[in-house]
Amino acid sequence: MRNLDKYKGVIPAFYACYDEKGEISPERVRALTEYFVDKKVRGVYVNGSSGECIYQSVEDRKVVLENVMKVRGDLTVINHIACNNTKDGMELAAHAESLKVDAIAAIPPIYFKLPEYAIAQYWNDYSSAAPNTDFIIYNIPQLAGVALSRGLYAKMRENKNVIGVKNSSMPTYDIQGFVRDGGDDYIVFNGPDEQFVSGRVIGAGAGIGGTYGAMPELFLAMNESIESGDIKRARDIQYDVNDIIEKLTSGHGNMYAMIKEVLRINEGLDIGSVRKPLVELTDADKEIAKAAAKMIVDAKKKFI
Ligand SMILES: CC(=O)N[C@H](C=O)[C@@H](O)[C@H](O)[C@H](O)CO
Ligand SMILES: CC(=O)C(=O)O
Repeated sequence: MRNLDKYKGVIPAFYACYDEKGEISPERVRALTEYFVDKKVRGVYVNGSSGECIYQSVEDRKVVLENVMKVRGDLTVINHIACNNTKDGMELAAHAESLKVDAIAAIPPIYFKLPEYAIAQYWNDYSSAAPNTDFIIYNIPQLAGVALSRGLYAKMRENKNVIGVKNSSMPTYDIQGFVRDGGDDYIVFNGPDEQFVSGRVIGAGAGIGGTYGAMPELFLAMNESIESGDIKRARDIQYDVNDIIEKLTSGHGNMYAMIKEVLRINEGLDIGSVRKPLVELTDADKEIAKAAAKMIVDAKKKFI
Protein backbone atom coordinates (compact mmCIF):
# COMPACT_ATOMS: atom_id res chain seq x y z
CA MET A 1 0.00 0.00 0.00
CA ARG A 2 1.23 3.47 -0.85
CA ASN A 3 1.22 6.10 1.89
CA LEU A 4 -0.43 9.16 0.38
CA ASP A 5 -0.87 11.12 3.63
CA LYS A 6 1.31 14.01 2.48
CA TYR A 7 -1.27 14.83 -0.19
CA LYS A 8 -4.32 14.73 2.07
CA GLY A 9 -5.83 18.06 2.98
CA VAL A 10 -6.04 21.54 1.55
CA ILE A 11 -3.69 22.35 -1.33
CA PRO A 12 -4.06 25.88 -2.73
CA ALA A 13 -3.20 26.48 -6.36
CA PHE A 14 -0.26 28.88 -6.49
CA TYR A 15 -0.76 32.25 -8.23
CA ALA A 16 1.59 33.82 -10.76
CA CYS A 17 3.62 36.48 -8.96
CA TYR A 18 4.68 39.46 -11.08
CA ASP A 19 6.75 42.58 -10.54
CA GLU A 20 5.64 46.05 -11.63
CA LYS A 21 6.73 45.31 -15.22
CA GLY A 22 4.77 42.08 -15.40
CA GLU A 23 7.79 39.79 -15.17
CA ILE A 24 7.98 36.88 -12.72
CA SER A 25 9.15 38.21 -9.36
CA PRO A 26 11.26 35.66 -7.43
CA GLU A 27 10.85 37.70 -4.23
CA ARG A 28 7.07 37.71 -4.55
CA VAL A 29 7.05 33.98 -5.31
CA ARG A 30 8.89 33.42 -2.04
CA ALA A 31 6.53 35.78 -0.18
CA LEU A 32 3.46 33.89 -1.42
CA THR A 33 5.08 30.57 -0.46
CA GLU A 34 5.78 31.88 3.05
CA TYR A 35 2.18 33.05 3.29
CA PHE A 36 1.02 29.49 2.61
CA VAL A 37 3.52 28.05 5.10
CA ASP A 38 2.12 30.42 7.75
CA LYS A 39 -1.45 29.41 6.94
CA LYS A 40 -0.53 25.76 7.60
CA VAL A 41 -2.07 24.35 4.44
CA ARG A 42 -0.96 20.87 3.40
CA GLY A 43 0.80 21.89 0.21
CA VAL A 44 0.78 23.97 -2.95
CA TYR A 45 -0.02 23.25 -6.57
CA VAL A 46 2.47 25.27 -8.59
CA ASN A 47 2.30 26.42 -12.23
CA GLY A 48 -1.24 25.23 -12.86
CA SER A 49 -4.19 27.16 -14.26
CA SER A 50 -3.99 29.66 -11.38
CA GLY A 51 -0.26 29.99 -12.02
CA GLU A 52 -1.24 31.20 -15.52
CA CYS A 53 0.97 28.40 -16.84
CA ILE A 54 -0.19 28.67 -20.40
CA TYR A 55 1.11 32.26 -20.47
CA GLN A 56 4.49 31.39 -18.93
CA SER A 57 7.70 30.48 -20.70
CA VAL A 58 9.64 27.36 -19.74
CA GLU A 59 12.18 29.62 -18.02
CA ASP A 60 9.44 31.49 -16.09
CA ARG A 61 8.05 28.23 -14.80
CA LYS A 62 11.49 27.05 -13.66
CA VAL A 63 12.10 30.30 -11.77
CA VAL A 64 8.73 29.99 -10.03
CA LEU A 65 9.37 26.43 -8.88
CA GLU A 66 12.96 27.12 -7.79
CA ASN A 67 11.78 29.93 -5.54
CA VAL A 68 8.90 27.97 -4.08
CA MET A 69 11.31 25.16 -3.21
CA LYS A 70 13.69 27.55 -1.42
CA VAL A 71 11.16 28.38 1.30
CA ARG A 72 8.67 25.51 1.13
CA GLY A 73 9.04 24.39 4.76
CA ASP A 74 6.80 21.36 5.26
CA LEU A 75 4.57 22.08 2.26
CA THR A 76 3.94 19.24 -0.15
CA VAL A 77 4.80 20.59 -3.59
CA ILE A 78 3.00 19.45 -6.72
CA ASN A 79 4.30 21.07 -9.89
CA HIS A 80 2.20 21.20 -13.03
CA ILE A 81 4.58 20.67 -15.96
CA ALA A 82 2.43 20.22 -19.07
CA CYS A 83 3.23 22.30 -22.14
CA ASN A 84 1.67 22.26 -25.57
CA ASN A 85 4.61 20.23 -26.82
CA THR A 86 6.05 17.14 -25.16
CA LYS A 87 9.66 18.35 -25.40
CA ASP A 88 9.22 21.43 -23.20
CA GLY A 89 7.09 19.51 -20.72
CA MET A 90 9.76 16.81 -20.40
CA GLU A 91 12.33 19.50 -19.69
CA LEU A 92 10.11 20.86 -16.91
CA ALA A 93 9.47 17.36 -15.55
CA ALA A 94 13.21 16.64 -15.32
CA HIS A 95 13.81 20.04 -13.74
CA ALA A 96 11.06 19.38 -11.16
CA GLU A 97 12.54 16.02 -10.26
CA SER A 98 16.00 17.57 -9.86
CA LEU A 99 14.46 19.92 -7.26
CA LYS A 100 12.81 16.98 -5.47
CA VAL A 101 9.19 18.03 -5.75
CA ASP A 102 6.69 15.56 -4.33
CA ALA A 103 4.75 15.16 -7.56
CA ILE A 104 4.37 16.44 -11.07
CA ALA A 105 0.99 16.89 -12.75
CA ALA A 106 -0.17 17.39 -16.33
CA ILE A 107 -3.27 18.30 -18.31
CA PRO A 108 -3.81 16.38 -21.57
CA PRO A 109 -2.51 17.82 -24.86
CA ILE A 110 -4.73 20.74 -25.95
CA TYR A 111 -5.93 22.12 -29.33
CA PHE A 112 -5.68 19.02 -31.58
CA LYS A 113 -8.06 16.27 -30.51
CA LEU A 114 -5.69 13.37 -30.10
CA PRO A 115 -6.65 9.72 -29.61
CA GLU A 116 -6.34 8.25 -26.12
CA TYR A 117 -3.20 6.27 -27.00
CA ALA A 118 -1.50 9.57 -27.91
CA ILE A 119 -2.63 11.19 -24.66
CA ALA A 120 -1.28 8.20 -22.70
CA GLN A 121 2.02 8.49 -24.57
CA TYR A 122 2.21 12.23 -23.80
CA TRP A 123 1.70 11.65 -20.06
CA ASN A 124 4.04 8.66 -19.96
CA ASP A 125 6.74 10.66 -21.77
CA TYR A 126 6.49 13.31 -19.04
CA SER A 127 6.62 10.67 -16.35
CA SER A 128 9.67 9.05 -17.98
CA ALA A 129 11.51 12.39 -17.65
CA ALA A 130 10.84 12.29 -13.87
CA PRO A 131 11.07 8.54 -13.22
CA ASN A 132 11.37 8.85 -9.43
CA THR A 133 8.52 11.32 -8.95
CA ASP A 134 4.81 10.76 -8.38
CA PHE A 135 2.58 11.68 -11.32
CA ILE A 136 -0.91 13.19 -11.09
CA ILE A 137 -3.31 13.40 -14.02
CA TYR A 138 -5.08 16.76 -14.31
CA ASN A 139 -8.62 16.27 -15.64
CA ILE A 140 -10.16 19.63 -16.59
CA PRO A 141 -12.30 18.88 -19.66
CA GLN A 142 -14.11 22.24 -19.80
CA LEU A 143 -10.79 23.99 -20.46
CA ALA A 144 -8.59 21.28 -21.98
CA GLY A 145 -11.28 20.13 -24.41
CA VAL A 146 -10.75 16.46 -23.60
CA ALA A 147 -11.97 14.40 -20.67
CA LEU A 148 -10.21 11.59 -18.83
CA SER A 149 -12.19 8.40 -19.43
CA ARG A 150 -12.16 5.58 -16.92
CA GLY A 151 -10.52 3.43 -19.62
CA LEU A 152 -7.69 5.90 -20.07
CA TYR A 153 -7.29 6.18 -16.30
CA ALA A 154 -6.99 2.36 -16.12
CA LYS A 155 -4.33 2.46 -18.83
CA MET A 156 -2.43 5.18 -16.94
CA ARG A 157 -2.46 3.17 -13.71
CA GLU A 158 -0.12 0.69 -15.45
CA ASN A 159 2.51 3.40 -14.85
CA LYS A 160 3.63 2.91 -11.24
CA ASN A 161 4.33 6.63 -10.83
CA VAL A 162 0.69 7.52 -11.31
CA ILE A 163 -0.90 8.18 -7.91
CA GLY A 164 -4.21 9.74 -8.89
CA VAL A 165 -6.27 12.43 -10.53
CA LYS A 166 -6.87 16.09 -9.87
CA ASN A 167 -10.47 16.22 -11.03
CA SER A 168 -11.79 19.60 -12.08
CA SER A 169 -14.83 18.43 -14.04
CA MET A 170 -18.08 19.55 -12.44
CA PRO A 171 -19.86 16.21 -11.81
CA THR A 172 -18.86 14.77 -8.46
CA TYR A 173 -19.92 11.47 -10.05
CA ASP A 174 -16.62 11.60 -11.97
CA ILE A 175 -14.76 11.76 -8.65
CA GLN A 176 -16.67 8.74 -7.41
CA GLY A 177 -15.77 6.72 -10.52
CA PHE A 178 -12.06 7.50 -10.22
CA VAL A 179 -12.09 6.69 -6.49
CA ARG A 180 -13.91 3.42 -7.12
CA ASP A 181 -11.46 2.38 -9.87
CA GLY A 182 -8.24 3.38 -8.12
CA GLY A 183 -9.09 2.28 -4.59
CA ASP A 184 -6.96 3.14 -1.59
CA ASP A 185 -3.67 3.08 -3.46
CA TYR A 186 -4.62 6.22 -5.38
CA ILE A 187 -5.93 9.66 -4.50
CA VAL A 188 -8.47 11.93 -6.18
CA PHE A 189 -8.22 15.68 -5.62
CA ASN A 190 -11.40 17.74 -5.74
CA GLY A 191 -11.09 20.51 -8.36
CA PRO A 192 -14.16 22.79 -8.27
CA ASP A 193 -13.88 24.89 -5.11
CA GLU A 194 -17.64 25.42 -5.16
CA GLN A 195 -17.98 21.68 -4.54
CA PHE A 196 -15.21 21.14 -2.02
CA VAL A 197 -17.55 19.61 0.55
CA SER A 198 -19.43 17.46 -1.97
CA GLY A 199 -16.20 16.23 -3.55
CA ARG A 200 -14.57 15.36 -0.23
CA VAL A 201 -17.69 13.63 1.08
CA ILE A 202 -18.04 11.47 -2.04
CA GLY A 203 -14.43 10.31 -1.73
CA ALA A 204 -11.88 12.91 -2.82
CA GLY A 205 -8.99 12.61 -0.35
CA ALA A 206 -7.96 16.23 -0.77
CA GLY A 207 -8.66 19.41 -2.66
CA ILE A 208 -6.60 21.58 -4.98
CA GLY A 209 -8.18 24.90 -5.86
CA GLY A 210 -7.79 28.32 -7.35
CA THR A 211 -9.67 30.33 -4.73
CA TYR A 212 -8.22 28.66 -1.60
CA GLY A 213 -5.39 31.18 -1.51
CA ALA A 214 -7.80 34.06 -0.90
CA MET A 215 -9.35 32.32 2.13
CA PRO A 216 -7.26 29.31 3.22
CA GLU A 217 -8.75 29.37 6.74
CA LEU A 218 -12.23 28.68 5.38
CA PHE A 219 -11.09 25.69 3.32
CA LEU A 220 -9.11 24.35 6.28
CA ALA A 221 -12.21 24.74 8.45
CA MET A 222 -14.39 22.89 5.92
CA ASN A 223 -11.81 20.14 5.72
CA GLU A 224 -11.60 19.76 9.50
CA SER A 225 -15.39 19.70 9.77
CA ILE A 226 -15.61 16.93 7.18
CA GLU A 227 -12.96 14.93 9.01
CA SER A 228 -14.71 15.27 12.34
CA GLY A 229 -18.06 14.36 10.79
CA ASP A 230 -19.62 17.80 11.27
CA ILE A 231 -21.18 17.95 7.83
CA LYS A 232 -23.60 20.70 8.80
CA ARG A 233 -20.77 23.08 9.70
CA ALA A 234 -18.87 22.12 6.53
CA ARG A 235 -21.94 22.84 4.42
CA ASP A 236 -22.65 26.15 6.15
CA ILE A 237 -19.11 27.31 5.41
CA GLN A 238 -19.38 26.11 1.80
CA TYR A 239 -22.50 28.24 1.28
CA ASP A 240 -20.65 31.37 2.40
CA VAL A 241 -17.55 30.39 0.40
CA ASN A 242 -19.69 30.08 -2.71
CA ASP A 243 -21.13 33.57 -2.19
CA ILE A 244 -17.53 34.79 -2.02
CA ILE A 245 -16.53 32.92 -5.20
CA GLU A 246 -19.54 34.39 -7.01
CA LYS A 247 -18.36 37.83 -5.93
CA LEU A 248 -14.77 37.13 -7.02
CA THR A 249 -15.98 36.11 -10.47
CA SER A 250 -18.44 38.98 -10.95
CA GLY A 251 -15.98 41.59 -12.22
CA HIS A 252 -15.01 42.74 -15.69
CA GLY A 253 -11.41 41.74 -15.01
CA ASN A 254 -10.09 38.24 -14.48
CA MET A 255 -10.76 36.29 -11.27
CA TYR A 256 -7.03 35.91 -10.53
CA ALA A 257 -6.57 39.70 -10.73
CA MET A 258 -9.49 40.00 -8.31
CA ILE A 259 -7.96 37.48 -5.89
CA LYS A 260 -4.60 39.27 -6.02
CA GLU A 261 -6.36 42.52 -5.10
CA VAL A 262 -8.09 40.73 -2.21
CA LEU A 263 -4.71 39.47 -0.98
CA ARG A 264 -3.41 43.04 -1.03
CA ILE A 265 -6.40 44.26 0.98
CA ASN A 266 -6.69 41.46 3.55
CA GLU A 267 -3.11 40.26 3.89
CA GLY A 268 -0.94 43.16 2.74
CA LEU A 269 0.55 40.74 0.22
CA ASP A 270 1.40 42.24 -3.18
CA ILE A 271 2.00 39.70 -5.97
CA GLY A 272 1.16 41.97 -8.90
CA SER A 273 -1.69 41.48 -11.34
CA VAL A 274 -2.30 39.13 -14.30
CA ARG A 275 -0.52 38.64 -17.61
CA LYS A 276 -2.19 39.44 -20.92
CA PRO A 277 -4.46 38.25 -22.48
CA LEU A 278 -6.03 37.95 -19.01
CA VAL A 279 -7.87 41.18 -18.22
CA GLU A 280 -6.88 43.58 -15.44
CA LEU A 281 -9.31 45.08 -12.95
CA THR A 282 -11.29 48.23 -13.69
CA ASP A 283 -11.98 50.84 -11.01
CA ALA A 284 -15.43 49.32 -10.51
CA ASP A 285 -13.79 45.91 -10.01
CA LYS A 286 -11.71 47.33 -7.18
CA GLU A 287 -14.95 48.02 -5.32
CA ILE A 288 -15.99 44.40 -5.91
CA ALA A 289 -12.62 43.28 -4.53
CA LYS A 290 -13.20 45.37 -1.41
CA ALA A 291 -16.61 43.78 -0.94
CA ALA A 292 -15.19 40.27 -1.47
CA ALA A 293 -12.36 40.97 0.97
CA LYS A 294 -14.91 42.02 3.58
CA MET A 295 -17.03 38.93 2.96
CA ILE A 296 -13.95 36.80 3.66
CA VAL A 297 -13.20 38.67 6.89
CA ASP A 298 -16.83 38.30 7.99
CA ALA A 299 -16.99 34.59 7.17
CA LYS A 300 -13.79 33.97 9.13
CA LYS A 301 -15.32 35.79 12.12
CA LYS A 302 -18.49 33.76 11.82
CA PHE A 303 -16.94 30.31 11.56
CA ILE A 304 -13.46 30.36 13.07
C1 LIG B 1 -11.99 25.49 -14.13
C2 LIG B 1 -10.99 25.79 -13.06
O1 LIG B 1 -10.12 26.62 -13.21
N1 LIG B 1 -11.10 25.08 -11.94
C3 LIG B 1 -10.25 25.27 -10.82
C4 LIG B 1 -9.58 24.00 -10.52
O2 LIG B 1 -10.15 22.97 -10.48
C5 LIG B 1 -11.04 25.71 -9.61
O3 LIG B 1 -10.22 25.75 -8.49
C6 LIG B 1 -11.66 27.07 -9.86
O4 LIG B 1 -10.65 28.03 -9.99
C7 LIG B 1 -12.60 27.49 -8.73
O5 LIG B 1 -13.50 26.47 -8.48
C8 LIG B 1 -13.32 28.80 -9.02
O6 LIG B 1 -14.29 28.63 -10.00
C1 LIG C 1 -7.11 26.00 -10.02
C2 LIG C 1 -6.16 24.96 -10.12
O1 LIG C 1 -6.38 23.97 -9.55
C3 LIG C 1 -4.97 25.17 -10.91
O2 LIG C 1 -4.29 26.15 -10.69
O3 LIG C 1 -4.68 24.37 -11.78
